[in-house]
Amino acid sequence: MAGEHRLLLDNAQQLVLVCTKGEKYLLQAGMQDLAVLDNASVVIGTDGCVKAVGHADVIRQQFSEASFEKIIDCSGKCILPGLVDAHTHPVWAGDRVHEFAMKLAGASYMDIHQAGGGIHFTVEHTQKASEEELFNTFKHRLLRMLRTGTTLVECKSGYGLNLETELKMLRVIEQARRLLDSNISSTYCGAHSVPKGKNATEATDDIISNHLPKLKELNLNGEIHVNNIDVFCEKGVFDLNCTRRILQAGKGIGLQINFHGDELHPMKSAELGAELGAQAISHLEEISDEGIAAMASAKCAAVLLPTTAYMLRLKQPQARKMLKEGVIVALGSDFNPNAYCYSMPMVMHLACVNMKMSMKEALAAATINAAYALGRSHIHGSIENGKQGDLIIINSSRWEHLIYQFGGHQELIEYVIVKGKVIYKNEGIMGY
Ligand SMILES: N=CN[C@@H](CCC(=O)O)C(=O)O
Ligand SMILES: [Zn+2]
Repeated sequence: MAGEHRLLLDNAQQLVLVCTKGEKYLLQAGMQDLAVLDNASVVIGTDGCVKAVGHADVIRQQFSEASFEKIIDCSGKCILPGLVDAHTHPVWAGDRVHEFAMKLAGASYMDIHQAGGGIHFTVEHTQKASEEELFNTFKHRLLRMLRTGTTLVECKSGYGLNLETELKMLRVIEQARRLLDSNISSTYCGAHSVPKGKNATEATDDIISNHLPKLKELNLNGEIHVNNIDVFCEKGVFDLNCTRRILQAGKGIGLQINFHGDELHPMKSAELGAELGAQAISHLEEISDEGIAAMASAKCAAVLLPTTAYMLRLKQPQARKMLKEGVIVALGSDFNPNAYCYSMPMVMHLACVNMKMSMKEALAAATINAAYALGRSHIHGSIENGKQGDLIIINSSRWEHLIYQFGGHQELIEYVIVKGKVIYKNEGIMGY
């Protein structure tokens, strides 16, 4: 094939496609049967999309007349799709390292929250911070995520609670969407906590009457691009009725439902999400059997967050039962001041060890299924013709090392590529 192309990744030891038939998600059987090619190459076109994948000799022959802006010799290395982080809270100010010490000394998440710390602490600092300060710290966090292989990330507001600060956070997310290479799915999470001076019903009324109409206006005129609506559905935060009202109103202005449910207490959030047509529900440590069945039949993704259960010493979400019963299982880092981890390789490792997922299941959950949770699996989450050319190259001859080497991704990930452009190259230690 003649012509100019952006990138040739030549002769990888393993090329992990994840899927090959345009699947929008993988269930348990598909996850266990992940598509991997040996001695394979990928071509990315000048539009940033995948033009061809296949065995290295076939691609060489097919593109013998072609020219490439860049060629990377991937001999002895593995290529994987860019990782997808389906749940983060990355825009905030204020340091909560002291709360980690409190938790280690025995305080629970809700003890700290009810004493005015936790989300309240971050809200206070985020309300005071300038848009520029928030953008600069957010940018730094996104770049660190890119270096760990995350090329598509869900980013929530939710440390503003009042309209002014929620919009400030959403503008910061929008600025990053326009200026940086990370692909972003933006989530309005104004119902992350009940603001001081209001009860949950008053906060719900305010969101429905004031926040959502403004969001609709700004989305329509293109000032911001918000994709999802989120609520922290939890005992002592927003109950099932308030959650239902907010999510329905969000859906009414065209947002995908993607919310926090059944984390610390069984709330029947899963049943509610399935009923409302939610795209995804996160956490689910306390999901009921009925909730699992409802999510499976509604094709509502379960975004499991191994860092939270680990940090807060919660019971682990029932990943195995969900997989067995046909739920679409995805993963997220839950990066936030409570769970300070933005590394999806570490998240996958925790999912394998603590939630008993296999490495193939964990990778599918952190690629195609996480992309599905964000409604983006037609563009992201696998290496297939026509999809965006977002990939990582690791310096190992077996892809599983990305999960197996706990914390080793810093050295293993050699390249991160977005739309066929090298965004990060690990140059190693100076002089070696
Ligand atoms: N559970 C609610 N929200 C976050 C925690 C946010 C915070 O503590 O700042 C979570 O997903 O874990
Ligand atoms: Zn969260």
